[in-house]
Amino acid sequence: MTRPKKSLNVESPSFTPNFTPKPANALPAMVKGIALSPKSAGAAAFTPKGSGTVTRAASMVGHSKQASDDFMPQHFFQPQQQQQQQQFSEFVPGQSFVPQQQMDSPPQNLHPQINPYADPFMSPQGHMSHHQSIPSLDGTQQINPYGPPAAGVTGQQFYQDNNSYRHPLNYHLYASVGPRRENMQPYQRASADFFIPDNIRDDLHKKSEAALQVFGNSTLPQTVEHFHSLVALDTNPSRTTTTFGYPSWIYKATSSKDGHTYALRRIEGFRLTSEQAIRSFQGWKRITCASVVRVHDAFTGRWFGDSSLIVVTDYHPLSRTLGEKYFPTINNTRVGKGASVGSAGSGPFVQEQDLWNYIVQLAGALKAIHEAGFAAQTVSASKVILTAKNRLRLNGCGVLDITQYEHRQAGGVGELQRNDLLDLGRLVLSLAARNASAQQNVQKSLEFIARAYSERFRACLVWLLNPPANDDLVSPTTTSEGAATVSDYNVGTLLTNISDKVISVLDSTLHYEDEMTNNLMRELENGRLIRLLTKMSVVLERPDISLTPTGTSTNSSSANQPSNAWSETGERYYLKLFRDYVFHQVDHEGRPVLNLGHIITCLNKMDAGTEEMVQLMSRDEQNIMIVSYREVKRGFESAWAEISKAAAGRR
Ligand SMILES: Nc1ncnc2c1ncn2[C@@H]1O[C@H](COP(=O)(O)OP(=O)(O)OP(=O)(O)O)[C@@H](O)[C@H]1O
Repeated sequence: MTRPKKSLNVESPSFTPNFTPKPANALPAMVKGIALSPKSAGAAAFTPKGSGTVTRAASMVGHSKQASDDFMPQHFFQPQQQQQQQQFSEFVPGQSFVPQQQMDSPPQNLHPQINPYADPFMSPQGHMSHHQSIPSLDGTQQINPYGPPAAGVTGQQFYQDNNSYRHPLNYHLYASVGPRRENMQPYQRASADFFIPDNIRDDLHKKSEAALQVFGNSTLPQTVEHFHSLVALDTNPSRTTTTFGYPSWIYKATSSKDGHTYALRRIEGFRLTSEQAIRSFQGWKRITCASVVRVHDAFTGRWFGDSSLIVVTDYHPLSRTLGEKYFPTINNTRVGKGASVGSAGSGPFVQEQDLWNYIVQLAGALKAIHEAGFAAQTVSASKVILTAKNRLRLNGCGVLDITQYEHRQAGGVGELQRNDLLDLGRLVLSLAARNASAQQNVQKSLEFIARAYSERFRACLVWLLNPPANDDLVSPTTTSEGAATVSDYNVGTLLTNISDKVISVLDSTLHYEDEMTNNLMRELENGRLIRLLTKMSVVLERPDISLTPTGTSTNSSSANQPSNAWSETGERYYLKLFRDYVFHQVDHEGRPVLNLGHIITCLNKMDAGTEEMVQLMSRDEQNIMIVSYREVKRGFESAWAEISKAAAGRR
């Protein structure tokens, strides 16, 4: 096989880049016989062995030099190494570098409109045809890794049963487990500090996995209207008819209209008698309160073999009802609405602060609903879901407005709205008394909670649990036992009287938002670093891009050969050494040094282009270069710009 003539080899005339430093000692064999000391002539040739490996001098073939201790990180130099260095004249910027003003001027051989930050992956030519094969080194065609799987090839060598293999989400692999170093200085960072906290990442992974979960052999209908991939969310398989007067089921489903996941609540056996019922329901769609599960649509049909009402709402993965959280061992469907099970004090203790938080959130939900002219009617432990820690949402809204439409027309909404407040009082009472049936003996339950909670809290519950029977006026914050007037017994009065609690909930929400923004900032930095790493990977040791601007390869067989620019004589050699310095450091015994702090610091300095100098050494320890991060950055950018230019030339 005839080797193609390279654009730059030892036979080539001297080449002086006008924008990157050209170290005399570091590029010893640019021109045959020039700048090659007798010692370095006998040096081991630099032979890259793929990415990510530190090649020991001893393992190279045909070396005249004895095995050395590999290249050392800067701070690991020992006196004997320093002695060895002194035999070589160090490469010092300013002596052999091209003049500063020349370095500062942009590379003249680059196309002026090339944007080094442009995204070449988005270019039409950047997308290789799926059916295209890549010529391999030996000239034969090899499999395109991005193409469709070829029959009998892809995957089978990795997994015995390729069809049944399922990729689990390996979120556990990211967890940084303790013990952590206690004796760190304030300026020191652990690896976990560079990423969002493990618990948040773990939580988000689990939620996205839950949202994507499907069951292949489900007996549920394939589609319901334009929804498909139904998954049952009910944790209780019994056909209870508690909340809505009909058995109700809830499913996760994907909309074929927008691809989003929704929760479908099915009211089994419901027959729609009045179109008006569905029409009046439309007002629920306009309620966009953060504490109400948003309602999207309602329709009836026979997809399940019976006549069912389907109400479409937002889906909140891995949510739990308050009943499931606080009264898990009992059938909690009527907790807060006349449950008859559970014993006093059997549930977990809930902090008063958390209970105020719940009251504020649910009062906010009721305010939005009441102002829209509706009543929630679902303030019970089975219809309030926790979508995150202490984050409540009122669920099941609007269903009773359809199923009990005629009945509702007779009575006014005001009565139902007052019932919402009473239900709120019952729900909070059951949580505070740690007893699902606390409302059956309100007096005793209030005495019980007076021991653990403040008088203010108890008085608020008293006010909620005493809806007005006449015009006796009692303020919700007064400590006397009694009821408010009809005009005062509303959610507005409640919120006014607990405004200090509303403010403290707002304050903690703002703190939480700050924390989340802070977490996002960490990922922002990681996003920048991954872009930098991507650029480096695209650039480093790339096969020769001998493309003319018109898009025709000058020599197709050279396409997979490493460019001469990366050889010891090439103008990009120091970029490769920089990669070794950042990622492939070894200690004095040749063991890899894994120091994330070093890697991130170097990448940040390179990204910022600081003037700080860095000492790079070839793997055979024959060449040492001292360059600044600024020069390294410029070298990478010009290499990137060249590749961008070649990619743009294919358009
Ligand atoms: N919008 C939703 N998104 C995600 N999960 C939900 C949603 N609504 C309810 N769930 C979950 O579905 C399960 C059943 O909810 P549901 O409202 O049917 O309660 P239930 O206890 O079965 O009450 P009922 O007997 O009245 O049906 C609960 O675990 C709840 O967290």
